[in-house]
Amino acid sequence: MTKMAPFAKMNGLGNDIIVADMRGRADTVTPAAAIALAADPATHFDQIMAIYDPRTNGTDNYIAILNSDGSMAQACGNGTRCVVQALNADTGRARFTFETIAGILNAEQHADGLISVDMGTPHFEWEAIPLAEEFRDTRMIELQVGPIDAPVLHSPSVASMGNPHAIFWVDKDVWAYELDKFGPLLENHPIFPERANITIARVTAPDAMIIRTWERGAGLTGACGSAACAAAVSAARTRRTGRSVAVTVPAGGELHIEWRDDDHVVMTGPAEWEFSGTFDPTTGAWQRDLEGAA
Ligand SMILES: N[C@H](CCC[C@H](N)C(=O)O)C(=O)O
Repeated sequence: MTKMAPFAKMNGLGNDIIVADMRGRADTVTPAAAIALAADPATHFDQIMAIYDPRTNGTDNYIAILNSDGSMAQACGNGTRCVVQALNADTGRARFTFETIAGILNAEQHADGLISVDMGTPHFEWEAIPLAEEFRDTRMIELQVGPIDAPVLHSPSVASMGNPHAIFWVDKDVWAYELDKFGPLLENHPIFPERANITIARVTAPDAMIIRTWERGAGLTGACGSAACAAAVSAARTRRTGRSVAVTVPAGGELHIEWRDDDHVVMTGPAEWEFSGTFDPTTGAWQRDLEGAA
C-alpha cells in the first residue's frame, strides 16, 4: 500500500473540488483513484487539483487537474482558487505561480478572502480550440440541437481557455433547457475532436450574465470557472457585454471576470473548505481526519 496523502474537500462556488497535497512525493494521483473518489458520494468531485513539487524554476508548484471520469483537464478556474486557499492556509503566502499542462498561471488571495486567478489569454482560432474543421468566424459556428427548422440551441461561440468551450446564447431562463440531455451529445460531437465543455448563457445586462455548464469529463456542475471566462470573452467579442462581467453560476453566487487590455482574463471569486482527510493516490481509498485532530 502506498503512503497516504493529505487532501481537502473544497468547493469553488459549488464546483466540487478535491485538493490533493502531493508535495514531496514521487508518485502521482492515478485516473483509477480519481474514478474511485468520484464514485463515493462523500468525496464526489468535479475536479481533483493535485499539487506537486515545482518542475520549472520560478514556479511554486506543478498542478495536475483530473476530471471525475479520470481524464486530464488543461484548466480549472474554480479549482485553482481552492488550491490558493489551501496553500495560503498552509504557508501564509498570498501570491502563487503555478504550472499546469497548459502553461504558467498566477493567482492571488486578497485581504477580503476572495481569490483572483489570471487564466491567461483566450484563443479563438479553430485549430486552437480545437475544431475538426475550419470555421473562419468562431463567434458563431454552425452547430445545433433540436429540430432542423426550430433548433433548441444553435450557433454557439467557441473559445479556448486552455481547454475547449462552446457557448450557446439563449434568451429564455437557462434552467428551461435540458442540458443533461444535450450536454453529452454536444460534448462528444465530432466537431470537437478533444470534446468540449458546453455552456448555455443568458446575458442579463451589459455587465452581467447567467450560465449553466455541462463539463467535459464531469457533467453538470455547480459552477465552471473556465466556462465563465470563455462566456465572458465570447460575450464581449460579440458585443453582448463589455469586458468586465459578473457571471452568475448554477449553484448561485457570482464570479467576476475581467478581460484586461493586455488580453489576459482574470477571474475573481471565493473558495470554501469542507473537510480534510487522507487518501491513497493509487487506489483512491480514503479516510476522514478526526474532527478537532491537530
Ligand atoms: N470546473 C473547471 C473546469 C474544468 C474543465 C474540465 N471539465 C475540462 O476542460 O475537461 C473550472 O472551474 O474551470
